[in-house]
Order: sequence, then C-alpha cells, then structure tokens
Amino acid sequence: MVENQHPSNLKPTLSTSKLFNQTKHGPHFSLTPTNILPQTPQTPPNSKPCFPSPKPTSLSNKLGIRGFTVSNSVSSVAKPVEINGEGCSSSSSSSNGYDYYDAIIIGSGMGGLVAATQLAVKGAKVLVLEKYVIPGGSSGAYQRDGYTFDVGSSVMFGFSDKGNLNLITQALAAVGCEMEVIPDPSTVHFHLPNNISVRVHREYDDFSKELISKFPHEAEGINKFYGVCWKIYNALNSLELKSLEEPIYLFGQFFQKPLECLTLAYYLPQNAGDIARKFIRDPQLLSFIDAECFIVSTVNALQTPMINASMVLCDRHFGGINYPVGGVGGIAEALAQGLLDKGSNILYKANVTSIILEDEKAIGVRLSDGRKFFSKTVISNATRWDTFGKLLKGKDLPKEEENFQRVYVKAPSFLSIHVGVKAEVLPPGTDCHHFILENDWTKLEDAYGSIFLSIPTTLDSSLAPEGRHILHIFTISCMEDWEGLSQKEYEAKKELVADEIISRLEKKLFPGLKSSIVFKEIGTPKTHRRYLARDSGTYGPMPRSIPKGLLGMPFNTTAVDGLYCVGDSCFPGQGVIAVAFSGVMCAHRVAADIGLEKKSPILDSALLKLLGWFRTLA
Ligand SMILES: NC(=O)c1ccc[n+]([C@@H]2O[C@H](COP(=O)([O-])OP(=O)(O)OC[C@H]3O[C@@H](n4cnc5c(N)ncnc54)[C@H](O)[C@@H]3O)[C@@H](O)[C@H]2O)c1
Ligand SMILES: CC(C)=CCC/C(C)=C/C=C/C(C)=C/C=C/C(C)=C/C=C/C=C(C)/C=C/C=C(C)/C=C/C=C(\C)CCC=C(C)C
Repeated sequence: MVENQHPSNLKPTLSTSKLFNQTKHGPHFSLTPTNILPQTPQTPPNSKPCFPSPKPTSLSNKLGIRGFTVSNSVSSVAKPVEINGEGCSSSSSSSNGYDYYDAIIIGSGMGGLVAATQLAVKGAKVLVLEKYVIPGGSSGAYQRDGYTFDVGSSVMFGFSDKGNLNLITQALAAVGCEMEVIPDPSTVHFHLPNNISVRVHREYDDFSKELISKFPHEAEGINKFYGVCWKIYNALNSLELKSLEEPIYLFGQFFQKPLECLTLAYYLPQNAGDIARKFIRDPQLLSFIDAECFIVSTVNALQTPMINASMVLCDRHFGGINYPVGGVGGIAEALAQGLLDKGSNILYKANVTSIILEDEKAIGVRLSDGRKFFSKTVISNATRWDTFGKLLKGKDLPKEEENFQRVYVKAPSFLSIHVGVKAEVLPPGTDCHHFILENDWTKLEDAYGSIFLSIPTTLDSSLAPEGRHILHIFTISCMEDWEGLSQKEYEAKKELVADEIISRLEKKLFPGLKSSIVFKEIGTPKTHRRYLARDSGTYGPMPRSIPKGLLGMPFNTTAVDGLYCVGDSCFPGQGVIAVAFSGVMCAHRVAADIGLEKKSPILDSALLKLLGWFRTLA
C-alpha cells in the first residue's frame, strides 16, 4: 500500500505571481500510519483546464479528463487581515490594502463549492478555505498506482442536459464549464433476500416492467406509488430552484406555478413509507422500497421524506445517472478552477478552527495557524454539529440548533474499501452499481448489514490501468467500533473486517474475487473523520425517529447573524445533488443579504419567522 505523500510534494500549477506564500505554515494535519485515505492528487498528462471563453460554444469548455492541479496557496492576490483581538473594523477593508470578502466559505465540499461559484458569478468576492489539499470533500478523488478512486460513491444525479434539476450541469455551466459524461444504463442492481434481483434500468418502463414481473400481484400498487413520485418530481422539475428562504422568489413561484407549489407544500411533511403503504401490501415489496430509500438516505422508507424519495426515484429515469469522464473528483476540480476564473479565491491546507463574532455577528474566521480572514458573511460547509459544536465552541447552542439536534442525529460512518482487480473476475455486462443484502431484510440498516458496490471502470476504463477494474466497496460502520485500539489492533481489525466483506461479495457476486485483487486500501470511520472533517465521520444527518418529511430540516440562515450553513445538514439533506441545491439556495439568500439580489426586509423577517415556526412542528 502506498503511504501518504507529504502535501508539500504537490506542485502548484498557477503562475507564481499569483501565489500567496504559505510555506512557513506547513501542513495542518499530521500524517500517521493510521491514515488510509490520503489523497495525492496528480494531474493526468492529457488534462485540460476549464477556462471560460468570452463567447462559449457548446464544446469550447468541454473537460476531457480532470483539468485542474492542486495549489496549496491562495491563488490570487489575497492577504490575510492581521488584526489583534477578535474584532474587525472598517480599516480591515481593501482601503488599507487588505482583502475583505463578501463571503468566506469554510470547506470545499460540493455544497460549499456550488455556493461559492454561484456567489462569484453574481459578482461577489469569495474566499473558500479548505482544510485538506484538494477540493470536493466526500465528492473528491485520489490517485494511486494508476487508479483514480472516487472518495465517495459514484452515483451521480443532476448531470443531464435537460430539465431544471440537473443542478451539477448547471453549477458547472455557471462558471463556463461542461464535462463529458457517460450515461449509465442502470442506476443500481439490487441483490436482495430470497434471491430477489432487480435492475433499475435507465428507462422507467423497463424498470417498472421488471419490478412488476417480480411482484405481479402488486402491479397496481407499483404504478400508483411510483405515479405519486412522478407527480412530485414533475412539480419540482417545473420550478426555477432558488432559496426557499427568499420571499420575493418564493411568492413569485407560487404565483407562476400555484398547483406545483401546492403539491410540494402538501408532500413536504410526508414520508415515502406512508405513501407506499397506501397502495402496497406485500411486505417484501415494502422492504424493496425501504432498500430503494435506504441507499440514498441511510434510513428506511418510513423515515425518508417523500420529496427526496421522488427526486431520486424519478431523476434516475428522467435525466438518468451520468458518470463524468475522468471521475467524480473532476467536478469539484472544475468548480474550483471556475471560482478562480471568476476572480475569487480558494486556499487549501486552511483549517478553520473558529468563527469570529463581533456583537454576536459572524465577521470572519481564524485558522489553526493563527491567520484570520474577514468578510461580510461566513458560510459553513462543515456539518452543523461541527459548526456549532467546534467552530462556535463556548457559545450557547441556539434554540434552532437544539431543535435540529432534537429531530436529527448523525448517521453512522462507513467502512470503505477501494480495490483494483484483474478485469477477468467481472462477468461481461456487469453493472456499475450494486446493492447487496443477502439473507435478512431486518439487517438493512445494521452496521455491516448490507454492501454498496460501485465499479466505475465499467463506464470509464481510463480510471484504472489496462486489464484492471476498480471496485469501491462500502458498508455502514460506526466510530465506536474503531476507538480504543492500539495501532496494531486497528490495522489487524481493518484487514479482518474488509476480508469478511470481500468474502461475502465473492460468494454472492464474483467467484475468485479475493485472488484477483492487486491493490487494496481500507478507510474506516476514523479516516472519514480525519480527511473529511466530519464529526464521528458521519455520512450526514438522519432523523432520530419518524420525521415530518422535510419540515424539520433547516435551510441556510442560522440564529447567528451573518452565519449561514450549506451542505448535507441543511435542506434537503444527504446526497451530492441535494447539497448542490443547498449551495444554490444559500448563494441566493446570501446574495440578497449583501445586496446582490432583490430583497424585502419586511417580507424576509415574516417568512423567516414562519419557516422557523414550521420547523418547531417537526
Ligand atoms: N453521489 C454520491 O453517491 C455521493 C458521493 C460522495 C458524497 N456524497 C454526498 O455528499 C454529501 C456531503 O457534501 P457536503 O458538501 O455537505 O460536504 P463534504 O463533507 O463533502 O465537504 C465538506 C468539506 O469541508 C471541509 N471542512 C470541514 N470543516 C472544515 C474546517 N473547519 N476548515 C476547513 N475546511 C473544512 C472538509 O475538508 C470537506 O472538504 C454527503 O451527504 C453525501 O451524501 C454523495
Ligand atoms: C417553503 C415552504 C415551507 C413551502 C413551499 C413549497 C415549495 C415550493 C417547496 C419546494 C421544495 C423544493 C424545491 C424541494 C427540493 C428538493 C430537492 C431538490 C431534493 C433533492 C434531494 C436529493 C437527494 C435526496 C439525493 C440523494 C442522493 C444520494 C444520497 C446518492 C447517493 C447514493 C449512494 C451513496 C448509494 C448508492 C450507491 C450504490 C453503490 C448502490
């Protein structure tokens, strides 16, 4: 196994005149043998940067393989404001030669990057501060021995060329980028108890025919349940998606599309499992719908908001699942490059340790090396647990956050196994994504109960050396399982648990899998905590019990003036496309608050109060 490479080995590609010298600060994380997911970005030789041309043509900014090499420096003339004490004054503005930002964004996950680029496009001056050495967070990528591994899973929604919900395509287009994608013929292949095997085909009719062939007595129920999903999806897809916390936009949408908005408002507090039970009786089919929801929400259908379920159960057929050529990491890299092209900045190895408040308003951030940066607004892409528990440590938890934590808990983390295998082990026609639950439906949500598997090389062979495939195998795993172990015990446990998971996969899907493995790296919840800076390595928020659909999920504003959150602990929750939406919403709300978009202070305060009250009902 290749061990961590020191980040100083990374070679910035930006012109030195644009670089702000960070070398004296050194890396902000120590490298120990326990690190499993260290990412050493390398730029493929044939990569092309995504530079917006003055008159873009459809092909002008096409990204082939990933087109951005990491800089560990601020990539524009950015100077930290050096002020003693906590405060910021007008003297810290650019008038004294220091940069003062419209927005500082803590973290470059997909939520943070979408918020940043959307704001930059609206004319805001933005600084993204990322703890790690590459952008993307759980949507990043890393390279090892000729393989390009996606950090998270590789199921990409929102990457089509039609409708209003192709938010990844839109986010890239906003900064003048387009990525080449490969359509996935099936979203996921389910391998379930009692040998139920269901392929979710790209064409909805093919999927529904296959499902009905397994449950012919439930044909009507299947059509009705997925029919409601389509009704909701079509309503969503008809709206222009912006901030639901911005009244001028929200009331405008109600005026233009009253039926669609009322449909969404009606389903907002409902969950998929309840709707499914209105039409379906067969317990196995209800369990299948649990599995459909579980893979995108880490909870069963009774706990999955109906709007989110409809979004994923239909978008996979409407826009389809599309894999970006060169890997998922290319999206974050392109957005980061787009941000620079729009005149904003991103700084790597910038570990924010606190949010600076003045008169109870967020006015900047402090890094672990003591540097401070100041801005009109601060947007945190860290989870709400990290934001309020660590970055605002010492402050009383606002009532709104207490309410969030009453309704939501941290979902467990994952054990993640990245392997390279000899290509012959996969039968011809193997699907890209699989979900395996072998014998017992009750194990669906248990740690190590089910197995997720992505084989992105079935779509893009350039991700692995010739004659090899990538398998990304992951399963639920809790932090408690990995604590209190000596280094030796930890390493041994990793091998043991991974070996068991691989054996299960070998038995169920790919005989000979073990002996075909030529490369293996294992990440535990500790790895996710360390490299993604997520409390307990959590995958995201999940409801404590039965939620009222999406009603209890907070939007982007917080109880702290000037502080906003973005990412998966904001509406609508987990998932790359979900956090991209939260980024769009956040940028709109922030832009209105800093005067880059229309705003009505009276309507604002009425709507924010109303939404706050709705959340207390959840
Ligand atoms: N399509 C898929 O299958 C897939 C794959 C991967 C991830 N995901 C989804 O992505 C979601 C997460 O996206 P997200 O945008 O909310 O966040 P994220 O966790 O992916 O990214 C957050 C980023 O913020 C950085 N960060 C955190 N605290 C920091 C600090 N104090 N200082 C500086 N940087 C800091 C982290 O290093 C990380 O890069 C998950 O819910 C998951 O569902 C989905
Ligand atoms: C404002 C009020 C109170 C009322 C107004 C009514 C109104 C106008 C409401 C509008 C609501 C809107 C616009 C809602 C929008 C919701 C959206 C866009 C939701 C999107 C959800 C997306 C989700 C949940 C995506 C999840 C995807 C995931 C997690 C994918 C990853 C998959 C895996 C990790 C597993 C699969 C992997 C394998 C290998 C099987």
